[in-house]
Amino acid sequence: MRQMIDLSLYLVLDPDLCEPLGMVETTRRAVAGGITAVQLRHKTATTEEFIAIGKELKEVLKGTEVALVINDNVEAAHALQADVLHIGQGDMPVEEARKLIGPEMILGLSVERLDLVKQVDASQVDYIGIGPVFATPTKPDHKPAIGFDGLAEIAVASPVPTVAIGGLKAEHVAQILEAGADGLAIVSAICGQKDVTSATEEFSKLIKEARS
Ligand SMILES: Cc1ncc(COP(=O)(O)OP(=O)(O)O)c(N)n1
Ligand SMILES: Cc1nc(C(=O)O)sc1CCOP(=O)(O)O
Ligand SMILES: [Mg+2]
Repeated sequence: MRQMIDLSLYLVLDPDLCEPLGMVETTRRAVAGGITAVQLRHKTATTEEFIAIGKELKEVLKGTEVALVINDNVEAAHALQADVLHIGQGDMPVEEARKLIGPEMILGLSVERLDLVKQVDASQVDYIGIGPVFATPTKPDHKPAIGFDGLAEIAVASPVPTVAIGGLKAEHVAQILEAGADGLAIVSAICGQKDVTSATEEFSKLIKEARS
């Protein structure tokens, strides 16, 4: 039985946006602010680089409940014994990813359209990332934005927990949770902010308020 992670406040790292602090120090400060998961997303790193940064992130996360997610790179996820591998529709078939990571690791899958959520196999996939909710310069190759209504349609049809992504800011927290998502995945509203901890705390506070 896999141990599901808390998707509430899911930081997705970006090496450029995290400058000048860097991804490791950004994560340390975001952990202090209340993130529940952190994804190492680095579109140009080699597997060796992924593993080296992943090891540093594991040190930061030691003794916390914050889950380590590896984006795209199965080999690094395996080597790091990460909590989670996240893949997109074009990365590799879900069955292949599951075979490579084994039965224990959590597997996240990106879902951008309603027809795709109907194909999600809950015996293989543990959560879905739904987006982009809004257009975002952080991922220039993103699919068309789906808005709150598109998010709600996919979230209600999902057989597994969901995290919303794409253009999300603190002002969107209540509507994202009302739409049925279990959490928010954030890049630029935390990475590169002047005060990473307080930006994270703001999301954390609003999530708690919206759920109370
Ligand atoms: C939580 C979460 N949701 C969606 C994505 C996007 O994944 P993908 O479509 O594979 O695109 P890349 O991030 O790999 O460029 C994600 N990374 N995380
Ligand atoms: C990594 C990623 N995936 C997306 C998707 O829609 O699948 S949008 C995105 C980037 C989100 O960045 P920001 O919080 O800065 O808008
Ligand atoms: Mg991917």
